[in-house]
Amino acid sequence: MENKTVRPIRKSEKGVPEPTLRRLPLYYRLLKQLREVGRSGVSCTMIGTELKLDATQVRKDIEMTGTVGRPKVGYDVNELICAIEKFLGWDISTEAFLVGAGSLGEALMGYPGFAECGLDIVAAFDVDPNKCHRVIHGKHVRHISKLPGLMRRMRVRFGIITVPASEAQQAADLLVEGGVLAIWNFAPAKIHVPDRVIVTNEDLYCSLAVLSQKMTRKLAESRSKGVSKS
Ligand SMILES: NC(=O)c1ccc[n+]([C@@H]2O[C@H](COP(=O)([O-])OP(=O)(O)OC[C@H]3O[C@@H](n4cnc5c(N)ncnc54)[C@H](O)[C@@H]3O)[C@@H](O)[C@H]2O)c1
Repeated sequence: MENKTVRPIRKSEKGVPEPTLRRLPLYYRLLKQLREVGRSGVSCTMIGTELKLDATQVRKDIEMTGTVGRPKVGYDVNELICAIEKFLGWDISTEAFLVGAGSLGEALMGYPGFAECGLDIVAAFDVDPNKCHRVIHGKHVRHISKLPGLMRRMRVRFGIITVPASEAQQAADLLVEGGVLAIWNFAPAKIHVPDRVIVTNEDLYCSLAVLSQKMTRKLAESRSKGVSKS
């Protein structure tokens, strides 16, 4: 893996629908599982069946990566894994700074799965003097005041926010001062950044809302079936 902190922007990524970008990691994970069990080829139908997705949608998503399957043969598993890695920029290492070395921050720092996606959290920052100067999962925790200068010096362009919601804007401002290009925000707060900065908000409430609503509907359905039977 090449060690660069800034991903090159690929022309083909422009205008890729977000749902496609969200499905590609699902294909990637499945393909890796298939490779582990020794499978060398795969079709859209098989991927679609495994992931409960429409095969045509799968083909369209995969086409976005520039990979075209062979009729009646499908795709070479290894080639498709490489194509998805390259398309998502996971084939190169991206260094990241994390702000807020609390429960979630520590968990993210210790998560080995990020290496697979090329994400490398190289340092964390916190305001708590008891946390500063500690080493967590091999990463140094520094005082937040050091962030902008160090970020510029190390040319780190990716920031992760895991501070309380009330502190999220301050964390974002310091990342912007350090020249951040992309922020992964786990705090349930809207942050305001210049247009050049990309932000993804990871909001558990939204996923939970989808799950709870589906569960409520299912329960209502089974209740009404029970009523109509009796
Ligand atoms: N813990 C979870 O499972 C979880 C899940 C989803 C989202 N979140 C969100 O992630 C954020 C962190 O949650 P947590 O449970 O890790 O909280 P936490 O209290 O354990 O950790 C927050 C850390 O941020 C530090 N901090 C506070 N203000 C700061 C500032 N201005 N600059 C730098 N560091 C600062 C604190 O000292 C602390 O170490 C919250 O916004 C929470 O809503 C948490």
